[in-house]
Amino acid sequence: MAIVKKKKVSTTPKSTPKENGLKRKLEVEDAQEAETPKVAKKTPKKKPLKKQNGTVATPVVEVVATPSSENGPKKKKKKVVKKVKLFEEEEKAPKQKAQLIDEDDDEEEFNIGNLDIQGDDDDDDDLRDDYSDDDEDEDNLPIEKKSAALDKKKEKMLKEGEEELQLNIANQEKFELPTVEDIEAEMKSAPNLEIVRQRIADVIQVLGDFKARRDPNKSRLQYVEVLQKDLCSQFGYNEFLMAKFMDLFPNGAELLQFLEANDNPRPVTIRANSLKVKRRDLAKNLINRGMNVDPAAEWTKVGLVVYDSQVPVGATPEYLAGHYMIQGLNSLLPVMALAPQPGDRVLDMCSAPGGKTSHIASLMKNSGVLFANDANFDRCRAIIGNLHRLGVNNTVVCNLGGEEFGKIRPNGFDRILLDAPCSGTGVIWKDQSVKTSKDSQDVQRRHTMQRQLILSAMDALDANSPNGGYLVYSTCSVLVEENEAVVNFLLERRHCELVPTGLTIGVDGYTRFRDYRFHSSLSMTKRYYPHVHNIDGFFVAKIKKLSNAKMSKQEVLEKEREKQENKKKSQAEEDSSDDKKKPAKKAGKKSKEDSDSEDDDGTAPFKNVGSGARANKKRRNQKKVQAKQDSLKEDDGFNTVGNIKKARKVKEFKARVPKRAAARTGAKAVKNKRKKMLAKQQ
Ligand SMILES: C[S@@+](CC[C@H](N)C(=O)[O-])C[C@H]1O[C@@H](n2cnc3c(N)ncnc32)[C@H](O)[C@@H]1O
Repeated sequence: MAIVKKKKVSTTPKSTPKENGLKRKLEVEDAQEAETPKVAKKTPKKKPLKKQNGTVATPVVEVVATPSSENGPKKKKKKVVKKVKLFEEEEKAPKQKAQLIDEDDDEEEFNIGNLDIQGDDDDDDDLRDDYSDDDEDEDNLPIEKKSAALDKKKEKMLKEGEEELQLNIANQEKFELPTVEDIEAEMKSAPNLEIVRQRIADVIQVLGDFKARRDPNKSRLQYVEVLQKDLCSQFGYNEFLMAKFMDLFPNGAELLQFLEANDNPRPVTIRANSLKVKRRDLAKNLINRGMNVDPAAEWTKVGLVVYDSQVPVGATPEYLAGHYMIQGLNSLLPVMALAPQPGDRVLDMCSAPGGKTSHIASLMKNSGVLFANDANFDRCRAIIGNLHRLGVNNTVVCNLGGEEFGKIRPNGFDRILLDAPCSGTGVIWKDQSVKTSKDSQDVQRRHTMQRQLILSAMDALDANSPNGGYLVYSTCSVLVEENEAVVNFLLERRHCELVPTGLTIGVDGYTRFRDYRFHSSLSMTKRYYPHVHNIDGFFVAKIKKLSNAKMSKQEVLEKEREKQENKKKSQAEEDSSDDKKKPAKKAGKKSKEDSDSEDDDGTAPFKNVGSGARANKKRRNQKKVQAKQDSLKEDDGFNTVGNIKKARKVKEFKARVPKRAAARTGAKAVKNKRKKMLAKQQ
């Protein structure tokens, strides 16, 4: 029986697509209307850039393969078009494989340049075996035979997968958790990262299904502690920051994705400077210069992603002429939220090196007046350089502490951008020192400065501005303390409210996080994560000033009281819902500090780490103390535990020796007594 040749074959480019006679396809907005650029001419078809829910597209390269004369197909020479995803591992692999989809049944084994597209040998064998077994179906069409073979293969794979899963589960059951001391000893010598990596996976698996997989002698807390230590040694963080991230991503798989994203660079992106050039024209020019660019995302009209470039992105004639600014896509978001209008009075309070400032100026069409401030004098030079290069001429650069603006220019601006100095926990890939340099004091310091800056910014805004009165607060931090907590503080101190950012991507900000309880409108703020949006970790909030009048102390106190009441209420609600859950889940003992927690749904494996767990513990202790005190009050005389007597004694003493009487034994009282006695004697 003739063996039907595989139609679906894989390719393995050993060198760059260009060397292999392959061309990357470049899609530029409205490129059809435009003059066809050199590189684009060689591509037969144009397909739009793949986008995933508004996130930045993973670089996708369209490969046009032309079979070489030596190794080409015997019957027909055909152009084969395929998109190859450039994954890092694939690049490192000795042979890259890309699947070629060929609509032609005549296709045979062939080589294209360095591409090995003979397909997967195993797959071939499988198919041949399947065909040779299939005597009954001799009359079937080749396509039917192949379909049957594929069905069989799929069945086999499923079976193998199931067996492997069972094996994994069996292995998992054997996983033994080392003690924290063992881990610490292991870390003193050079730890075997492979073992650590495996243990991380094992612990995450156990925490994901704690009831079924745990060692009954080990608490959840013990698992979490081991995991935290292992993650620190695997990814190089200090324990403080790792605990913060574990709080932020209670799901183990997501935490790993986040940590891995922090070790990988984001795509290189640029912003077309609309003061000088249109994005379409810029893209054409850059393509002609040997840069491989594409529109960066659906939500921006000025961003371009640079896949690769034969020239340094920061040294092209277009760059020097100010046609673009090299900027992370995240930095476009706060400016889009601010939406500055031509003619506005705008302040960029922390502006250096001026990326967002120049974007603001371009939206203002170089009109109105823009103040670009930064507290660091040297960094102000960078603002000036960039503004000159980009052709911005409506801007005053100043070098002040942002805290001053509320006093020196009260109610003086229509819009203010506060892109605050922060811990940089959203851009760890740029500065790996963040992994070990941050501690609680550092975060507290930032938090304090951010609160001062945001109050000053709000005071500098004009609530009566005809089309403004908006403040946008942003940071490149993912920590709640630097984001929602700062904005919530502002809401409690000034007459203002959160408004929608108008941004179409991002996840909603927290309204509650561990011990924090924020105003419900905090859900209008937006968060961005590298592993979700493929941009830097970021936070954006837009706030409208409602009145230029400052809040009186009385109002502040009133708000504070309101906040405390809300907090108590939500705690009571949580407690009562906890109590309701307990019997339903047969929680039993809740001790070893929640460690044996049975309310385990696998979604919050790290809930015993950090402040939340401590707060729960504190609350439980408070409850215990309260219960004890209540029992003391109800003491019927049979309770003769020592501390009861002690408590009574104190009470009795207080009752027997009133304060005034006790005071009479003091030095002053004795002096007075003597005076009186002397007076009597005289
Ligand atoms: C996140 S960067 C700003 C980045 C800038 N917005 C951009 O997009 O190019 C924070 C800036 O705040 C400045 N800064 C720090 N403390 C400040 C303060 N108290 N007042 C004003 N600026 C401050 C720093 O010098 C730094 O340049």
